[in-house]
Amino acid sequence: MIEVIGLNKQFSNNVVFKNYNQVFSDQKLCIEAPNGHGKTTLLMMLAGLDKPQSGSLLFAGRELNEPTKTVAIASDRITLPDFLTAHQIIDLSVSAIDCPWPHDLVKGFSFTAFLNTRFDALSSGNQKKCQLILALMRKSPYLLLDEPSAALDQTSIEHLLQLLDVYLNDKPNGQIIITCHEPAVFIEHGFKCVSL
Ligand SMILES: Nc1ncnc2c1ncn2[C@@H]1O[C@H](COP(=O)(O)OP(=O)(O)OP(=O)(O)O)[C@@H](O)[C@H]1O
Repeated sequence: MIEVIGLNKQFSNNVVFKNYNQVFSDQKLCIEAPNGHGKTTLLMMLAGLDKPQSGSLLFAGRELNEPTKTVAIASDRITLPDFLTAHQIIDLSVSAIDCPWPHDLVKGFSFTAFLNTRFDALSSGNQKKCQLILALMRKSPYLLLDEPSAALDQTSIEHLLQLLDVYLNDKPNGQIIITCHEPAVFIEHGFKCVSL
């Protein structure tokens, strides 16, 4: 369970969260809100990649000292070293977190042919696949996916849904939180929608 308590976040004069409180208790959740309401910003803070001005973010009742060890995120907001190839970027992550090379994910997303393409030369759908591979390979108990189906082709969306169907099987206390403007397919796969 993730609890957000008294969250305040603003970018200069733009107040995005003002004393925001929320409990995310379902294991598979889809956060819905109009553009610009702070979905990505919230995911970035939950992943420890952005800081609130004040407030608490509790995972199973406690704050995380090192969120990147238990929370994996895929988001366009995260800037990758786009002068590297996808293969090189995946290599860097594999070394950093000491996990096996994600052969099955690469094959499952039909990404093999694009491994030697520089990230900045990948199509938006293939950039999204690379982000998803980088997040999914961590096998973290908390998985945050920011608009995971955006730009993906139908076959890849179906593959993603199959992966998410079983993702939590070995993570009884885990959670998957996504943001999505077209949640119908995720609802069919057990996601519960919650407004921001
Ligand atoms: N790094 C930043 N610097 C300044 N303002 C930012 C920054 N990141 C986000 N914002 C602002 O914070 C607000 C929330 O943005 P955010 O991207 O979190 O919304 P969102 O709900 O994810 O939107 P969308 O549905 O369009 O993806 C917006 O007003 C945005 O302009």
